[in-house]
Amino acid sequence: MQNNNMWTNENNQLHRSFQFKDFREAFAFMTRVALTAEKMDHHPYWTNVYNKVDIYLNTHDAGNIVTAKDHALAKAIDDLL
Ligand SMILES: C[C@H](O)[C@H](O)[C@H]1CNC2=NC(N)=NC(=O)C2=N1
Repeated sequence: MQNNNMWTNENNQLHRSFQFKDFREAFAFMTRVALTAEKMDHHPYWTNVYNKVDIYLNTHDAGNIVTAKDHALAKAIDDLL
C-alpha cells in the first residue's frame, strides 16, 4: 500500500490518503474501517475511486471540529492497515 503516511489537520478535519493495489484491497480496507467506526459510534466522511481512499474526520456533535474522538478513530484506522 502507498500512502502519505500521516494524517494532516486541514480545515478542521483530520485527513489521510490511502492507495492500495486495486479496488478489492481498497474496499476490503473500507469494510474493516466501517466495522470499527460502527463499534466506536464515530463515522468517517470518505471518498473512494478505484484503489484510492481518502478519509476526513471531524466531530459534527461538537460543531465540526477535530476532537479526541477523531484522533482515536484515526489511530484505530492506522491499526487496520
Ligand atoms: C448519535 C450518534 O452518536 C452521533 O450522531 C455520532 C455518530 N457518528 C459520528 N461521527 C462523526 N464523525 N461525528 C459525529 O459527531 C458523530 N456523531
